[in-house]
Amino acid sequence: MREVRVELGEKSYSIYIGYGLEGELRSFVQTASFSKKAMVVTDTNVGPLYGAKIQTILREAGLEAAVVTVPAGESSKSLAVAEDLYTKAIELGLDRKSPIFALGGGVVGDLAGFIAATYMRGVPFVQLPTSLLAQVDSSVGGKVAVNHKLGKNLIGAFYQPKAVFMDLELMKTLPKREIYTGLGEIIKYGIIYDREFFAFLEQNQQVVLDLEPEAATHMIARSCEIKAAVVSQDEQEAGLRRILNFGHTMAHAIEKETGYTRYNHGEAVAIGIVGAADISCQLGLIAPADFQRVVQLTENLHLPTKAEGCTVDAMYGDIFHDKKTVAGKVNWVLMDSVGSVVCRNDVPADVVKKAMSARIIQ
Ligand SMILES: NC(=O)c1ccc[n+]([C@@H]2O[C@H](COP(=O)([O-])OP(=O)(O)OC[C@H]3O[C@@H](n4cnc5c(N)ncnc54)[C@H](O)[C@@H]3O)[C@@H](O)[C@H]2O)c1
Ligand SMILES: O=C(O)C(=O)C[C@@H](O)[C@H](O)[C@H](O)COP(=O)(O)O
Ligand SMILES: [Zn+2]
Repeated sequence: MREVRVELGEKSYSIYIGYGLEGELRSFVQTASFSKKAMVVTDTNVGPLYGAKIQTILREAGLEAAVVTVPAGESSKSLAVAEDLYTKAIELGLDRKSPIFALGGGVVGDLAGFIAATYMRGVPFVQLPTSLLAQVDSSVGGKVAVNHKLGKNLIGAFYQPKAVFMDLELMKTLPKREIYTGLGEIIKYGIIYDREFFAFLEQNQQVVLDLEPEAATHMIARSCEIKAAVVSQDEQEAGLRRILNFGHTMAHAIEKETGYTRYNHGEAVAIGIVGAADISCQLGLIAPADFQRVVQLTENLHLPTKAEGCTVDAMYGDIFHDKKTVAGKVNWVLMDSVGSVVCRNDVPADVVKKAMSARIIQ
């Protein structure tokens, strides 16, 4: 079992990474000062697989936990579904010390975290991430949100979990496409922070795609270490944390333009990563050979590099709703080598549009 710490003073917490974490979860709950009643939020795919097992572990640890299921998919990250969960929490009699557990992928994590942050102005929150993407990214760092019809994650908060339990056993039921999706965010960490990690992904493609235990443990732990290091320095994205948003300016536009259904988040991020690398190359920040490395790794990890169903004009309009856009200027996170990024808010429109055009299937 590996443990990674997110250091945030009184809000610090541990991420536990390993195969089979029932004992760790039980001991954590037994020593936490929670009320007896709890809610486990899950989705229609994960609930039937793992809901009863988690409920049993929590019961053994002294909690009376109700499992509440939302429809699987991005559409559950909405104020309408959030309202149903508030109703459920009230009906269950949850109080200020009642923990909310997120058992699922990033959709469930972002949604349940948003409920935990706002129900009674904040109740304890525990992440039990079950997708690769949720284990390497969304369950760590405290960004919780729902979507608005005008844009992704526009209603949310920074609200840290009390602990994160990443059981790699759960990856065994994850569809292949969701493994590739998680790899979209994993490539990001190599590009923004760690060129050796990027090279590891290049050199170990098959064991990476197969989630072979040693490779999977390394990928998940290294991703969490990088995310924890960034978040510990800049919890609320005043500066440094923007690097975790590499590739997301175009990704969020693609998700919105395709109705949040055509592409998974990690697939849209993969396309956005290639787009941001293209802008970096056009501006002379990286060499064409580095741009090619990014394209090649993305393709080799079975991720898309172009989107269908989008237009340059619509995508260009969307980027002005990006949370990194301030006073009408888009803060682009761009590469200046493999392993390091810079922020630029003066990228000419023609450069952006050229990069967008290259990412669209006409
Ligand atoms: N808060 C953050 O920092 C952050 C970071 C990255 C992404 N996100 C958000 O996360 C969401 C994407 O997360 P995701 O890719 O996990 O999507 P998801 O939650 O929709 O999960 C993907 C699919 O896999 C299924 N699934 C999950 N675990 C499974 C398992 N163990 N076995 C079988 N099926 C399983 C789910 O039911 C779903 O159908 C997006 O909304 C994105 O915006 C948030
Ligand atoms: O943790 C962060 O910070 C991130 O930006 C991680 C992203 O992978 C994630 O998709 C996040 O939800 C995007 O946040 P947003 O602020 O751009 O909505
Ligand atoms: Zn993301």
